[in-house]
Amino acid sequence: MNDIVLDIQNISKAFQKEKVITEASFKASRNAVFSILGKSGSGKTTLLKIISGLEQQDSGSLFLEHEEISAIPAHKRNIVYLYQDALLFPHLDVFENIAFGLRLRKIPKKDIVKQVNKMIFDLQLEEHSHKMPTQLSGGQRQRVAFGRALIIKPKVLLLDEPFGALDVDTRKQMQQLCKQTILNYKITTVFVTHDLKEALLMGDQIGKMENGVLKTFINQSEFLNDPTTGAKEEIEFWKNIYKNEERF
Ligand SMILES: Nc1ncnc2c1ncn2[C@@H]1O[C@H](COP(=O)(O)OP(=O)(O)OP(=O)(O)O)[C@@H](O)[C@H]1O
Repeated sequence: MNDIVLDIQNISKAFQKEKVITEASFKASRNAVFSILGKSGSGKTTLLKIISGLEQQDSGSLFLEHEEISAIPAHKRNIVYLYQDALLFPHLDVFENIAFGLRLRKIPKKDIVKQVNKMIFDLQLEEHSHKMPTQLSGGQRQRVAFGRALIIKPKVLLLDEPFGALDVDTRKQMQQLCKQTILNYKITTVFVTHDLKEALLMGDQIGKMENGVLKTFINQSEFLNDPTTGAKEEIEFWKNIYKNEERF
């Protein structure tokens, strides 16, 4: 049976007169990644902000483990929202940035050291654990932000185009590492991207957002075979590009 952690029902939102989201609904299963694919301006970020509590919907309901959370403030939802330029604490090194949430929760020091070192190992940051944020590359900073979010084991992790600023190779490495770490730590995740391949690679479940309307699919094959997604054409396009590359 599908164990639903996050149940989004008929969420609508307008800014002044601009309707940004129209009756969006989806269900995210436990320990799975739900990808939302959509062009720039389609309303993806607004939807994540509503789920995290940074924005309020005009209508519709949000259930987290069957509890309606619309009236619960962002910091009490146990949902972490991570965006592309996730900020690290500039005065703390990598270890302390990742440890921060555990220190706030007054976890015993010995356990903090153990858990943070494991996270640093899992995210391949061992060589960098005593560096300050300004001494890190974009991909390394993104991994620290990711570790800081995961270590407190949120009920839901919201990832908003987290790899958007990275070069192609780093992006590929991060996709794999991120997917593997989410699986290992068993975190229910909503992943937003404008990149079709990334949405398919990261997502166990998938939805497509267009002009504020979210269409969801039972599985990847339903998504791929639906003529309205344009997925088949885009995959054919990439296949042809790769075929042409092989000729050179
Ligand atoms: N606080 C706000 N006030 C007014 N309009 C807003 C506000 N936030 C977002 N919008 C508008 O809502 C629409 C959707 O924006 P949103 O950031 O949700 O899109 P997106 O799909 O995440 O795009 P991108 O991938 O470019 O970030 C845009 O037209 C944007 O201008």
